[in-house]
Amino acid sequence: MSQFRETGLSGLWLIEPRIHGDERGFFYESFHQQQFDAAIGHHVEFVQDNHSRSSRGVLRGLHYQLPPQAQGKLVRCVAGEVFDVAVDLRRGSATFGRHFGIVLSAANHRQLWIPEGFAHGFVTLSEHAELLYKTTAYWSPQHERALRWDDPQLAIAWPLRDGLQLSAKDLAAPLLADAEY
Ligand SMILES: Cc1cn([C@H]2C[C@H](O)[C@@H](COP(=O)(O)OP(=O)(O)O[C@H]3O[C@@H](C)C(=O)[C@@H](O)[C@H]3O)O2)c(=O)[nH]c1=O
Repeated sequence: MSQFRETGLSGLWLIEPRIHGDERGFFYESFHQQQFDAAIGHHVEFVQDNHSRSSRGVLRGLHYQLPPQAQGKLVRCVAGEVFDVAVDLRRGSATFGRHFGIVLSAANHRQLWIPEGFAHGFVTLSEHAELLYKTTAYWSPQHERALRWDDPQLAIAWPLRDGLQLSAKDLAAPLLADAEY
């Protein structure tokens, strides 16, 4: 059974699955609806699965969707290594504007449950990395928003800052002070 660990931001969970290794390799349950719902305290329905591949220095984020298309995301890295970040954008939250960052890798099998109301992003630390994530709402370009990865107000300690590669959209993203959320 997976361990669900608190992150200091309510509703945001770090999940450490139980890995069954043997001479053939490993096996683990990457998602178990009943255990997941019980651990986070309510039922969650996922509607979309995403897979992205990035090279070293690629930074994607920080991304979120506005209600009613806000997305919860269950994120894991299945090849390579990324530094993954979730930023609390929930109005009225005691931890609004604060973030949690952690290395997710194919080797550590960690997952991050990022509920609705958070922005999400990551930087690729290995030569290549592949991320899989489930979302609770479909992609909706009209509701999609981005936040500046290097907003001083967020003060995210990205472990890689030089030679980053970002999309044009992410380069043009607003600071939190100017963002709609
Ligand atoms: C997000 C998304 C993109 N696309 C398309 C649009 C575009 O042509 C191409 C690449 O899109 P993007 O540049 O937005 O991809 P990317 O920068 O990887 O966007 C993702 O970043 C991470 C951090 C997240 O948290 C995700 O929710 C998502 O926002 O894929 C879809 O078809 N479905 C989707 O759900």
